[in-house]
Amino acid sequence: MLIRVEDVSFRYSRGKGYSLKNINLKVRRGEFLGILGASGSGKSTLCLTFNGIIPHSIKGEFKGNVYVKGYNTKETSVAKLSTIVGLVLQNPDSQLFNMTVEEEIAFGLENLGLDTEEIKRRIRWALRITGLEGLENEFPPNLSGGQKQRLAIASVLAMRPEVLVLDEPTSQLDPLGKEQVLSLITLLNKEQGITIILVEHNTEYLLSFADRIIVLDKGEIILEGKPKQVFEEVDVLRRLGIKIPASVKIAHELKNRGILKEVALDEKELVNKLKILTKI
Ligand SMILES: Nc1ncnc2c1ncn2[C@@H]1O[C@H](COP(=O)(O)OP(=O)(O)OP(=O)(O)O)[C@@H](O)[C@H]1O
Repeated sequence: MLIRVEDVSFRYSRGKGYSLKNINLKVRRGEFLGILGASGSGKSTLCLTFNGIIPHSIKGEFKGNVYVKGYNTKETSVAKLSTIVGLVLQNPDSQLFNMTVEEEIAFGLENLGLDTEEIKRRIRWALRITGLEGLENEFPPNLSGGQKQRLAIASVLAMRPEVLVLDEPTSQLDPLGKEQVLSLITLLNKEQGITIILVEHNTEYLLSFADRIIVLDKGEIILEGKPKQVFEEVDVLRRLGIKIPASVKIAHELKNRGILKEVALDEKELVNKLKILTKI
């Protein structure tokens, strides 16, 4: 097990109550875990426990344990944990500080004690995998939103983490930027085998690509399972204001009208069921 969260509760120093309550969670190597929940449900707080920012840099009352590859995060530095767990935040502008794309990617590597050849290799790899080749000398603020977020991902990837935790990485991007970043995340998981933990409001995407989804409500995990199982709980998701994918809505409507016997949850399955039904 790559990450184990055991009975974790957390209250910010200035928090009114607990932002996380008795969280238990295991993340397998290579898994793609989606996190859903209404605003304020604790998604970002949970993400910050995976690389030790909570409890090391953000103080509060922390109970329970998080283990990353067996390291207890309470006893391991954020610097060490960051070589295993890479964190990408919502706003790419807050993560880019350097004068060129290449310097941005090199920045985190310089403290790892790597030789120059290895640094160059990693930079080339990160540029290629994120589709930023040719932009090495660009000034990061001049990039498009999608390119900036891919650069933020490239600089984290260059550290060669085993897990990438992404907290709403597409929420500030235009439709093209969103698509570029989501395709990159799929590629990193399916082709590079990187474990992904993703907070994302695009439920269609999670339904297609996540292996498992957890839903947070007021700091607690209230639903957990394969995407299909989680999206069966339409009423719970609606109550939390979580967007129901179109295929799920259509399938439920067809079931309510007696046209389908059971709900099909993704588009492919829905189309197949309708094909059989209409004998197309
Ligand atoms: N620095 C802080 N100090 C005190 N309370 C905080 C702090 N950061 C977050 N909280 C509180 O913790 C709870 C969980 O917040 P968190 O940001 O983790 O939720 P979220 O699900 O990520 O929300 P969003 O989707 O809006 O980002 C909220 O009640 C929030 O007000």
